[in-house]
Amino acid sequence: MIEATNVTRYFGDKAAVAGVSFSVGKGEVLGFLGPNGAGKSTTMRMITGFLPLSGGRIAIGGCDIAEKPVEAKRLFGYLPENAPAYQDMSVAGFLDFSASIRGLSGKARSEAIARAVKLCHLEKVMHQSIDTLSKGYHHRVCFAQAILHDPPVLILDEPTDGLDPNQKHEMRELIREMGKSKAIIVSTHILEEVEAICTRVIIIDRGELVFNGTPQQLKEKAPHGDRVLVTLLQVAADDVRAALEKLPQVRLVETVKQENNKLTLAIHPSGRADDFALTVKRLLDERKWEFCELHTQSGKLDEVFRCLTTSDSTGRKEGAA
Ligand SMILES: Nc1ncnc2c1ncn2[C@@H]1O[C@H](COP(=O)(O)OP(=O)(O)OP(=O)(O)O)[C@@H](O)[C@H]1O
Repeated sequence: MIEATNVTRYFGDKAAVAGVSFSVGKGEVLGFLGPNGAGKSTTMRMITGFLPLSGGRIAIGGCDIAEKPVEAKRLFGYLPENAPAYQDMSVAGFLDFSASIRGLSGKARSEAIARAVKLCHLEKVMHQSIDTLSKGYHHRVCFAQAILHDPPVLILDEPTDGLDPNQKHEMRELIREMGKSKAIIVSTHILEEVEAICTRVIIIDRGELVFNGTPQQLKEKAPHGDRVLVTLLQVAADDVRAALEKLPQVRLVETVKQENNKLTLAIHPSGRADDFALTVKRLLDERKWEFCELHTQSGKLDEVFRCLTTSDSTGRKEGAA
């Protein structure tokens, strides 16, 4: 549904986005990540047709955003960062106005509003003026506005920014649910959000694509990867380490801590290690080595993010007014 090919944008002689290509299909929620100044907003603004491309092509549902902007814009709903809404309007009035701009009238308009209100749980605040809403409700009103015309594509810029944990949870549920039947791009800084809602993730750094894969593939790139941590009591450290190192799946055994007759080891398997903790436990049981803790620790997304991205942008928008 979204096809970005070699997308490039220069500001002066500086490439803010340099030859980025990716696609998003129906049923996918694509997490769009990158450090400050990496080029996320610039890319989002090009996808939504607010900023012309210096090079490359963006097509939404087959419509080129530069050649057929009206057709392409009909196919997506956009929730910008700090989404604006008319503050002095009531929620009902704002949604009615937004639906009319989308060209909806009569029964189609009332049905579209009812559907968006239901999905975003806005029933209670329909007659409240927008400037009196909590941030969470304000966000939901803007989200409802973005889905009024039931577009097959959603573009969401930091959709949970500033929401409290309950509101975040609700918004993520909504995105996950919609992701089953739509193509969604979510730009976010929050790595736990990627695990919670995204089926795929791309990372850009200094305008270039540095990762495109599933959240699991991203985690597998963590410098530590999955590992088993075990704390043993009153054991001879060298014997335990030697026995563990002989296990066929073991790549590395590290001593994390050794004090007061307690020894904590990190055991790194080679490749994926679904039953690896069980293999380690069997060995400890066989040797009758007592332990008080044994658990698997997954690779951490933030570790991979730090490894893949190196931007030290000041966030200054050079040349900007
Ligand atoms: N209008 C502009 N004029 C000049 N440079 C710009 C303009 N807009 C963005 N830039 C530059 O392009 C680069 C990418 O900026 P962009 O806002 O796309 O990053 P971002 O990944 O969205 O960052 P953040 O997470 O901080 O919002 C930055 O170096 C920025 O200074």
